Amino acid sequence: MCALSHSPLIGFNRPAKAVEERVEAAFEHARSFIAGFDPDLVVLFAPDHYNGFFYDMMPPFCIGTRATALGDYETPAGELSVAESARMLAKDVLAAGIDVALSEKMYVDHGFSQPLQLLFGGLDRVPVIPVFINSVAVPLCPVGRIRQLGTAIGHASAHLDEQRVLFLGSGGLSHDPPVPQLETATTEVAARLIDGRNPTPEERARRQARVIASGLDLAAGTSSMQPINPEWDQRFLDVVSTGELQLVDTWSTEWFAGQAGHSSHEVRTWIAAYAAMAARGKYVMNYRFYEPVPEWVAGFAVTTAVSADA
Ligand SMILES: O=C(O)/C=C/c1cccc(O)c1O
Ligand SMILES: [Fe+2]
Repeated sequence: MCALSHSPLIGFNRPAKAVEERVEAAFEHARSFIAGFDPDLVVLFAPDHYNGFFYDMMPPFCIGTRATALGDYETPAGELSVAESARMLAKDVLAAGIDVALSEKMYVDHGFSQPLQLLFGGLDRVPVIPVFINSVAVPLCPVGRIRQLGTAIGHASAHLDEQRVLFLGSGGLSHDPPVPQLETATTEVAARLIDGRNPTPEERARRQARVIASGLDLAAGTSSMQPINPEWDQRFLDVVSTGELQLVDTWSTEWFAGQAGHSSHEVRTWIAAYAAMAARGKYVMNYRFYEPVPEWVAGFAVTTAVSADA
């Protein structure tokens, strides 16, 4: 498996050259690790940021049987190559008692498209089962439920025809980008959180400019956003590295936001991916990269793991 952060600010805000080189080396490790595994299926766990999922119908998690990337922040737009087996996986996960939503017309944003572009060179280069995990629109389900979702998906993946399944998590770690909260939003912003599909190019440009500026402010030390929390990030990486995933069951939604920013819930995608991996047997994390990158508003991590008996 591979789990990595995403940030739509990559390519827009430039951290120091040495930082960019270290992150690129981590991406290169992930690319060669994945190429060496040569997956015939990728189960991609990722969030959305009020681009594909809104409060008019906000599931805790959703498996896409068809999915289209919207192309925000100049990420690729277009159809993902969703595997036929997505439907079979959803059926098994439901039978396991996890009430996952299903979408035959799922829209996804940079959370999904950036890892596909960075690791595979495009949206349609590998068969994928996209699994949306709500990581922004509170109230969120208990994080232990996400571990159960990942476990069910891991077990179900063993019954698919595909033999080399890569679990891929996208998001985190600690970060608090200016993503609005419904509880504190103005009427106009709340309307966008409820059903803000198809923003005008001007609306999307304004949002993009605001987030780009927030990264520059964070890097300059002039931001009011919650700072990146490297200590919290390293402790999280320790938990997924040791495989003691049941520890997450005691973590409350409020604890995440207080410690590591509202968008730190994106690590739910990591928890699901690692739980899926653990469901297939003991694993060993064989690569761990971490670097706080304020310009990108992210405690930025890249990890890979293999079966212990690989
Ligand atoms: O939704 C946005 O416009 C920005 C999202 C963002 C910014 C920084 C780090 C991330 O993980 C994001 O998703
Ligand atoms: Fe994100």
